[in-house]
Amino acid sequence: MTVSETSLPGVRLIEPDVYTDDRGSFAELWNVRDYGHHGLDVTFVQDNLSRSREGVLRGLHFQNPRAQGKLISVLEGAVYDVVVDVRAGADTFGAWEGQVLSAENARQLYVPEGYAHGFVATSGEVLFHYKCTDFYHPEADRTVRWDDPALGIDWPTEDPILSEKDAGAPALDEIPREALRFDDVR
Ligand SMILES: Cc1cn([C@H]2C[C@H](O)[C@@H](COP(=O)(O)OP(=O)(O)O[C@H]3O[C@H](C)C(=O)[C@H](O)[C@H]3O)O2)c(=O)[nH]c1=O
Repeated sequence: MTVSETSLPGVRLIEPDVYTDDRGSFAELWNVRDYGHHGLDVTFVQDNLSRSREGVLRGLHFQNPRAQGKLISVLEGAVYDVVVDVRAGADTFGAWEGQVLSAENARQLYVPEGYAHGFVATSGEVLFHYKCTDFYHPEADRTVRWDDPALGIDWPTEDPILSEKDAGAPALDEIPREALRFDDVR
């Protein structure tokens, strides 16, 4: 496996070893020993799986308090995955990183606590799996507008399919400062 840093601190792109033969392929999606050797010494407590049709955009979401780190894998289809640094005071506050993740390229993304996250399904039906370092706390669930002009995210779509919650999300500069302080992040 290879693990590479990105432009955002702690956000890592992972390329697991994929073993192919005439039956198909095999890959390990999580291994506490090997991922730990690459600095991903984290404990996951919840796995999520969402299914999205092409054009669906989910995000941008984060939890605070009870911020979640996420290990993302795309099991079917392809997405453009976006992470935004929402840690007040961070040098890269408001900076974003986009990655194409697909069943084909088998790439994973690790998103630490303190980042907003979202993706748009770009090809066919998408099965999106992610492991989380804390439980879902709906009262701590927060959203940032996917098309916040101040973020300038270069999404591959201009007219995504959104949930009501995401369609009404605030811009980053409309979110109270205290909601962007991640004091409980270990
Ligand atoms: C996130 C979550 C949701 N739910 C329930 C709550 C709703 O009844 C239903 C759909 O929730 P929501 O519309 O928030 O799902 P997504 O839009 O896929 O949210 C996710 O989208 C982006 C990509 C993320 O990175 C977040 O982890 C997560 O917020 O599932 C749960 O029961 N447990 C959970 O952990």
